[in-house]
Amino acid sequence: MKALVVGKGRMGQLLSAHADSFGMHSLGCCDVLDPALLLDHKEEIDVILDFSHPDNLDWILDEIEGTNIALVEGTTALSEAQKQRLAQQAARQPVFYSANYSYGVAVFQKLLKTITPLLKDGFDMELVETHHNQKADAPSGTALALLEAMDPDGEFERVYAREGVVGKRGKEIGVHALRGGTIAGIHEVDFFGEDETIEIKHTATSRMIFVNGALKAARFLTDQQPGLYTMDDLLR
Ligand SMILES: NC(=O)C1=CN([C@@H]2O[C@H](COP(=O)(O)OP(=O)(O)OC[C@H]3O[C@@H](n4cnc5c(N)ncnc54)[C@H](OP(=O)(O)O)[C@@H]3O)[C@@H](O)[C@H]2O)C=CC1
Ligand SMILES: O=C(O)C1=N[C@H](C(=O)O)C[C@H](O)C1
Repeated sequence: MKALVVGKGRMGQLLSAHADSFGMHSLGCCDVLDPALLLDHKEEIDVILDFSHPDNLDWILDEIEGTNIALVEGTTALSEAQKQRLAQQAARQPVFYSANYSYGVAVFQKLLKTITPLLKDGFDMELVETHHNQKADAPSGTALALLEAMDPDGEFERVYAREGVVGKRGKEIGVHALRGGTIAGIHEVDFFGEDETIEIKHTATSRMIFVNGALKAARFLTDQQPGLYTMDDLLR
């Protein structure tokens, strides 16, 4: 099974280096500014893993149109139009999308879907995410996915950080992004009630949890029909 990685950064290099431990041969890393690997090897690529920048996605989707190449998409801060295009492409070839390929975060998301309906009326909800000082986007893609799990119908206003005389808390979910050092990713959701607090926190101590999850998703796609797959499909 031959894989091509889009993105030559922290994730791209790790994915390419560890592909063989999932029975894949990596052809290497490329991007829209250096497209030779994709253009030269299109006939032999089974799967593309994209962990780069939203500016690469339209190019990737144009190039895989009409081929049998599966796509594992991991880049965050995609536009709504790009997410729709991913879903459309999934009608023609297998596509996997997740803002976070860690198993623990997939379980965290499921847990929030279960407990938020029980807490949302009596508890104030706040979300804090922390990442390394090189991260380009805020809030993180994971934070946005956790918000979606907590409040799929947009019942609560999203309040991004607070400053000034903001007044009493309303029907809102506060969202806060901390940046510093080499933190691989921390996501915490707090439910503040009267005289009690529930805190749920996931800490990534290494990027390998994302790498292993994404490579597992790539291997999973090889046996799949066209469709849009998510981490729910990998939960045991
Ligand atoms: N789904 C998941 O589980 C995870 C997702 N991610 C996401 O993966 C993505 C990459 O993360 P990471 O590897 O840490 O980032 P890096 O900054 O290390 O790498 C980003 C890559 O994208 C390229 N790039 C940057 N800007 C552009 C642009 N405008 N057009 C084309 N290419 C560009 C960079 O090239 P150059 O260096 O030349 O600028 C580099 O190759 C992010 O969106 C991140 O949020 C990260 C971890 C886990
Ligand atoms: O950029 C990162 O580093 C990460 N990005 C993803 C996100 O935006 O949620 C996943 C993980 O938290 C690391």
